[in-house]
Amino acid sequence: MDRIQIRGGAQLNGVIPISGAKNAALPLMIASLLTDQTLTLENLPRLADVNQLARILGNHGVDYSIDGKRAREEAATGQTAHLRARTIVDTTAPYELVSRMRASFWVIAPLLARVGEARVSLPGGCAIGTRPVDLLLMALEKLGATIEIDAGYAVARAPKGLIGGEIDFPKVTVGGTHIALMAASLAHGATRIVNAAREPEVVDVADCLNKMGARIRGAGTPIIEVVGVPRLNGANHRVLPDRIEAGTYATAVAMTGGDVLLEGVGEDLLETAFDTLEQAGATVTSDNRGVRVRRNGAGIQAVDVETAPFPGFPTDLQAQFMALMTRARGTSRITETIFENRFMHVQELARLGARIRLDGETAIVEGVDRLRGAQVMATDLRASVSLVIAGLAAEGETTVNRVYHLDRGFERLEEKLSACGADISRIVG
Ligand SMILES: CC(=O)N[C@H]1[C@@H](OP(=O)(O)OP(=O)(O)OC[C@H]2O[C@@H](n3ccc(=O)[nH]c3=O)[C@H](O)[C@@H]2O)O[C@H](CO)[C@@H](O)[C@@H]1O
Ligand SMILES: C=C(OP(=O)(O)O)C(=O)O
Repeated sequence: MDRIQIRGGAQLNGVIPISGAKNAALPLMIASLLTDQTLTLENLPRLADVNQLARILGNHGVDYSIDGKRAREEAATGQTAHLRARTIVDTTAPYELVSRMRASFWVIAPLLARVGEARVSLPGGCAIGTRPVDLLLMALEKLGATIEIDAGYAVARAPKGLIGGEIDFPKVTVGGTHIALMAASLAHGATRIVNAAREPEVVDVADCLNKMGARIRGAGTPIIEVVGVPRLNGANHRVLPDRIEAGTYATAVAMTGGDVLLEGVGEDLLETAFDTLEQAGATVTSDNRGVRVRRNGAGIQAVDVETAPFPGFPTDLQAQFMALMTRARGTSRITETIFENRFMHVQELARLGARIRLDGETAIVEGVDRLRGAQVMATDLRASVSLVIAGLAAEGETTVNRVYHLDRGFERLEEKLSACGADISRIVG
């Protein structure tokens, strides 16, 4: 298993190109199941999750091909993939595939909408919480599907097609909003999605569906209206930049000090997180090339944060921000309101000398003068990268084990950081 080795202490200076967003790429790829024509996705990140989803979609009948590009060109522009599901050859998404990646459960919506049935393994819990799918199934039922749970599978049927309706989510759910959009796009009649997720990735999916011929209005607001159409076409769509990747590197710069341009991302994608980093002592400015993050001289200030759906502080940056707060002057309170168990990084940060106490859904982080390198490992994606951020500021050597979590969501992480001066490398093994 690969490991990442870091020798802490270097500042970060330079340019980091921001890749396409994992959390937009995955639902966009799944949307290819809605049409028998080709969906072309540009700026697709090169990630383990993207490869795994391509395999899952292949099982349903999607032909998946990637344009050959030179490595340098691909690093700058991402991959271009063509996805075509001429026919759906299998409506079952088996346990072995779905259990490895939660978002693959979302295939249930386009399969149901296009061919009237789907049998998809329940994804189960994961390291950050139980993550039920009750609201996703509720949304499909509101559009006329019947759902039963059989031997660990959600079996959804709508033999006469889905029918538009009102889906009122009692809680904001990103996945629920994605699948409601996909299902409603091919339903008979109009659908209103109330308390919809407003995440930029939802807007990106809605934009792509509209290019495919869907009639969606209001994405990015709490109420989305969809008028169903009989069929969707192919389209060409560029995946939006990864705001979580950008926020992660911004936090790393706040941690080490230095001056980095996050190329290709806009401040609007991440206002709350950038504001929070400014309160912590970083300077954030933007121009037409991207967002520039600097911290010179001044120490890190303690700031309290509470995660919330967009436009609030993202749960996917909570671990990284906690790593930053381990070196702050004073005590910060970090409250996780989205996932009940997203504190797996706490005990690992402690190995590096962090002082963190848990009180229910709040972590109380008492800043320390120094962290010291150690062997660490994490059980989820963002927790792993929080350990990289801590390692960049720790004295001596830090080894992050179980790098496959990082490879799910960060493209060429060690290359991007070492190009800015970090002493970081991958040990393949
Ligand atoms: C691939 C992808 O885009 N993943 C993101 C997506 O996950 P995902 O779409 O799985 O997260 P949701 O927004 O659905 O989850 C939000 C909350 O709703 C709960 N819930 C959700 C569905 C349901 O049927 N019942 C239910 O109770 C969840 O347990 C959680 O407490 O949004 C999360 C919240 O921003 C991010 O952390 C993930 O990175
Ligand atoms: C939790 C995440 O992803 P997923 O929903 O795919 O597990 C994430 O991207 O931080």
